[in-house]
Amino acid sequence: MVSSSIPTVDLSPFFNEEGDEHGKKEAIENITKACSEHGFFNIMNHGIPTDLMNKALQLSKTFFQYPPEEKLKLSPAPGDCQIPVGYNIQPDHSVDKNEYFLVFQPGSSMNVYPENLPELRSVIEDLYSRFLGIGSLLESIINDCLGLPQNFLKEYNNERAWDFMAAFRYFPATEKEANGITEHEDGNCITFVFQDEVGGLEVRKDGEWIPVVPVEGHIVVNVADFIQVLSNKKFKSATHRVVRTKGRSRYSYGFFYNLHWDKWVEPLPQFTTEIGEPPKYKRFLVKEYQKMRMRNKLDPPARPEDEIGITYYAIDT
Ligand SMILES: O=C(O)CCC(=O)C(=O)O
Ligand SMILES: [Fe+2]
Repeated sequence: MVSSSIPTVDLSPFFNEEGDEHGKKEAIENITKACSEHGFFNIMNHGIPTDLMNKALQLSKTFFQYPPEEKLKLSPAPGDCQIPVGYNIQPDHSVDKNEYFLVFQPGSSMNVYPENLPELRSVIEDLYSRFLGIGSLLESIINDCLGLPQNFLKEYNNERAWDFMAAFRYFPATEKEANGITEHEDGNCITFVFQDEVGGLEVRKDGEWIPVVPVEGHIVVNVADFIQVLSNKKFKSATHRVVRTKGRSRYSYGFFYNLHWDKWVEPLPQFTTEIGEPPKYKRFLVKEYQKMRMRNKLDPPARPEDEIGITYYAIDT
């Protein structure tokens, strides 16, 4: 039987000042299972106020309703830099049908914000700092789920400059066409998404598409490529997509907890030499991978299957 959504994990034990070791252990077990089976789970009681998330969705609606020429003022100049910061709309020939607004950490010189909507900036900056907290918490939980030495991931992933957050708007489906984001895996460490009530996010598990049913206040978490590589595929960077709904735009936000571009990534000895398993990936530099992925987005190949993903570094075993 196909389950109707992804598992949900209660994070309240990690915020309990009295200490709730039993609750933490249970959450760690649930997350370990979710990361190996679905690669996706919802978190509740994560400490980010629902009002703030709703406010961010509301403000992004206001922004995306601006006329195209207003939004395009916040687009990166063509050829200027290959980083799609600010406002971006998928090129006409892309199979993806969405527009998005991307920022790096507050204070980054790359960021641009609409001057006539100052609240968007303050709300995004507030959310961003909260997502940094949740990112670091989930990273430490995943560190424990994988049985790595204490603080291993924290010390390895010690530079926050390449995390980013994006507001998305998916256009309503047409009679002929409903693809919002074509199936893909995320090219970072851990992704966090909150979405409005429209739905459309789907995760592939055992060949079936499972809908990620929106629940107010929940945040969707998914393991992305770098965790899959480090764990030599013990944890899964699941394939997912967004399918558009007829008659309504869908709004969501994603926060992408990443690695610094100068880091090297390869399967850790704990999941290879120490247990007699061959590595499933070659060693690679984050920068090289990110540049290829960015090219996928800015100048999409004619055939979506030609987009470069983590299998580019896979070792045939
Ligand atoms: O909008 C969403 O729900 C997910 C977006 C997504 O998969 C991505 O940006 O990588
Ligand atoms: Fe994604």
